[in-house]
Amino acid sequence: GYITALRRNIAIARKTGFPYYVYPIYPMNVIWQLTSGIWLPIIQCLPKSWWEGRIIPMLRDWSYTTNQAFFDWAGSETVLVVGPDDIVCHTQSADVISQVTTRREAFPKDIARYSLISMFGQNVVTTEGPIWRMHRKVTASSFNEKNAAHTYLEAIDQTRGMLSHWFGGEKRDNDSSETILTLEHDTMRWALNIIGYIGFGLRLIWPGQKLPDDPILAKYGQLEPAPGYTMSLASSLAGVMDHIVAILLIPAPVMKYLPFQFAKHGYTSRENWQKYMRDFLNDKIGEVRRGERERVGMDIMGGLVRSAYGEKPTTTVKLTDDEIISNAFIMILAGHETTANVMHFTLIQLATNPAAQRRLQQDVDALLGDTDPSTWEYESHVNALLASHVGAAVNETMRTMPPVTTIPKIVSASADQTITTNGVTHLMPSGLTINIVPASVHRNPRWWPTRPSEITGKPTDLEDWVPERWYRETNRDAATSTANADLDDGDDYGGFKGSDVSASLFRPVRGSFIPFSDGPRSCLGRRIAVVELVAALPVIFQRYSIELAVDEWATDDEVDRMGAEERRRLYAKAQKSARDTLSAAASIVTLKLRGQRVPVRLVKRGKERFVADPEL
Ligand code: HEM
Repeated sequence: GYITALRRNIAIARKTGFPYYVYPIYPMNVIWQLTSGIWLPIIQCLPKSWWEGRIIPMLRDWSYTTNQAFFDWAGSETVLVVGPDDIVCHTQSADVISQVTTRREAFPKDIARYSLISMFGQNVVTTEGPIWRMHRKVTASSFNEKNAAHTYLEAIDQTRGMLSHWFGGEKRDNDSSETILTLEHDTMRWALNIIGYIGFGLRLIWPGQKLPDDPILAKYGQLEPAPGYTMSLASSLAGVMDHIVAILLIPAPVMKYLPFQFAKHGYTSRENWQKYMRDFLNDKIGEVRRGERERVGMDIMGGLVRSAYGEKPTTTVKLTDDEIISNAFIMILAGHETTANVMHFTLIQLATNPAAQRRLQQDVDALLGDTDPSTWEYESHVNALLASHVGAAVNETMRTMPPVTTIPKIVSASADQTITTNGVTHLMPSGLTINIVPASVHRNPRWWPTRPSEITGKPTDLEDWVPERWYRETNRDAATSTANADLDDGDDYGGFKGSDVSASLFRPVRGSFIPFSDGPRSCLGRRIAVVELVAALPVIFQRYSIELAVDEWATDDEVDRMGAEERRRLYAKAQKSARDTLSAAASIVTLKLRGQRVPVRLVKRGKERFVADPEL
């Protein structure tokens, strides 16, 4: 069996004409994943030439942590990894990616690999074919410019909530916040509060804020468990996300009685979350039956419920209650984890790169001056912000740290397909998995203008976070790539139609910048996400700067006594530590620091201890 399976997979790989490497066990195999800690050190005792390069796909999160190494070693932008139990074609070629993402029927999503996020039922992310079109139809209509404008205002409000949380409410007059150890958590709450309100009409609050008067809204928004619950809605969702793998793998009745803290917490979180969602569904069904009008904002749950329970259902096949809840879950999940990641990492990168932070502040000052954020308007500001250093910083975070690190597709079950790259046509056998690797193509020097790194001295700066890159010339060689051809099928899949990147910034070749994927299955929320981010950053940087905290190396008094040179040396330690922490990020559903953190402080502009120094 083993040999036959391996032979069959090798034969499939050979047909493609791309280089392929054979492994005794497929790297994603559960047995390997669980025991790799034992084998890797043994393998590494063997002569380096035997394993170097080849071992990369066997490492966790290799696509993020090893940059170009695997593709460089294999000498190809598209490489197959073959085991007896699986075979995957990994690609960081913009040519291949643009063809795969735009030809939806030839290369559907590999939905078998989405079990983690279909645990509550089928939804718009995890389905394919006509069922997906139904889910997409029901969910896409609220992703319009009117709601993007609502999002802009809500993001401004929530960012103010986050700032006053950091400054401890009335202590607001301090020049500096305390050291913030909870940046990941806080940016997560920030993004959850935005999608909660804009997507679902739920007013979630920051500690110290007032609950809404409406008792139904108060139930979902409060920081304490609502009556009949043991957790708040926000903490039950956080608990589900923290234990998502265990929840998926261990049946609920078993999990309930396992004598471990994680099992208890995971089980309780799931129970609370499902109860909140069922209650919310029933509230909405009541609203729809009473014929109440749509609420402001996207009202995603209302839309889902109306499609199934309204007088005129919007689809021929009705969504089940489980599917409604699952879509609500996925919208809340997709709608906040990813955006929170980008916010979290952009703040850390700005603290780590003071010159970029100062340039962003200059742009914010030029665009918005001293005006009160409550007067800012979507229509007048959003495009200018996207074209400024604010947009460049957000793009650069999504380039270097794409929240979604792998995008799995499969060659259609009905027929073999072909793909053309570098003038060669390759056969892609039916059923073959194609793994698009955003983190790699985003750093592929063929598609991006590069310079020697000022940080590491490496020949390219593509691993570095350099927002100025977005002002560079488009790479001539890349501009002539076939990836630029018009590949769209002309069908309307709803959602935002424009580009994610401002026309006045560097325009990456199609397929080379894919934080939101591309084509019909690209992110429905991409406009909402960038709008949130470019609304939030100016609220912070108009009045504040962000600095890496240096408590690990020096006390505040010691810093006060330090001269400029000594402060620079101290800050360099914090910068190195921040960069090391970021480069060790790992992905479970999305890219995160997983237990590590980068402490920072917010300081009033003019009161900086470090980042105002032009030498930094
Ligand atoms: C920076 C933030 C975001 C990033 C990087 C991101 C990334 C992505 C990616 C890569 C996909 C394709 C996944 C795949 O093929 O498996 C996707 C799909 C999706 N995203 Fe996002 N996303 C973000 C924000 C959002 C927001 C704010 C929402 C909703 C409010 C959202 C809703 C969705 C939905 C519904 C899909 C599935 C679309 C479909 O298959 O038809 N995303 N996102």
